[in-house]
Amino acid sequence: LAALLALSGCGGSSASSSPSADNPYGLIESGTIRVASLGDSKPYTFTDASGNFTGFDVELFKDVAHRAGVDNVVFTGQDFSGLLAAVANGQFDVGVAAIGITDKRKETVDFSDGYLAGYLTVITTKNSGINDADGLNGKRLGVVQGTLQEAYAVKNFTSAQLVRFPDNNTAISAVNSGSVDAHFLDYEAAKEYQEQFGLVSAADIPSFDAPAGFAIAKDKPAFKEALNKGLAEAMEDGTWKKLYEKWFPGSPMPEQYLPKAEQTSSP
Ligand SMILES: NC(=O)CC[C@H](NC[C@@]1(O)OC[C@@H](O)[C@@H](O)[C@@H]1O)C(=O)O
Repeated sequence: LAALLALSGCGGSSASSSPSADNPYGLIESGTIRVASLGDSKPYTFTDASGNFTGFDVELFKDVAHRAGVDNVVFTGQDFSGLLAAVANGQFDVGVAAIGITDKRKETVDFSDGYLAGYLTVITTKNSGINDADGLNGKRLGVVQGTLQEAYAVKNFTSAQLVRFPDNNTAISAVNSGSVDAHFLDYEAAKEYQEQFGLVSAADIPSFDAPAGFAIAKDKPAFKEALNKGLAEAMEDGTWKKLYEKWFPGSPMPEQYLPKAEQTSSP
């Protein structure tokens, strides 16, 4: 009966599956990867006009999943604050959303190798008078709950009044309506919102010590290994570079993810 239930895909709750011979990656449903992602972090992960998930992280993950032998990849939008817990408790097989790898987060989930290192950016309206981090003193600063931006702001922007939002869209609406003075988000997403709403950048904080990785539940070594192998292949054959140029045109290209032959020998 259990086999029939498993085959029918309605094998009861979505408790995370443990790896087995016919499901080596321990997927909720063998042959399908269920991904928790975000709809409003363009160009990393976002939903296009037809509601399909796309962006750098989405396309890179689908390429890596293909190399791991899985082409049925289903994306679902989540609030960032609940995303890692949803992966840890087996509601999703993986989290893909420019998620920085940190020791704190490794208490909840495991991560693939890093695949993108960049900046955290404060954006604001043109006439806000906020031109750098010090300009945030006494101001209302938006952060998305659970992000590195929140953790960084709590520690470093102690004179700003933090306002927590579930996602970037609500935070940007608050900037545009004047209910917060600035928002703190990822560099490339900030660029998109600057173009869309005529906002300006006030500060770029490097986050190279927390490169983005694919978040998976712990104790899935075969899944983690397959993702890392696929990532390494995608970097070595230039797929990573092609996607980076497609989604982040004009941005400085971090060297560590390029084909070995294109990496200038480190000093
Ligand atoms: N999608 C989100 O809102 C994630 C926000 C935030 N991203 C940080 C980050 O992973 O973004 C991609 C790269 O720039 C990484 O260096 C950076 O730590 C975080 O992990 O908390």
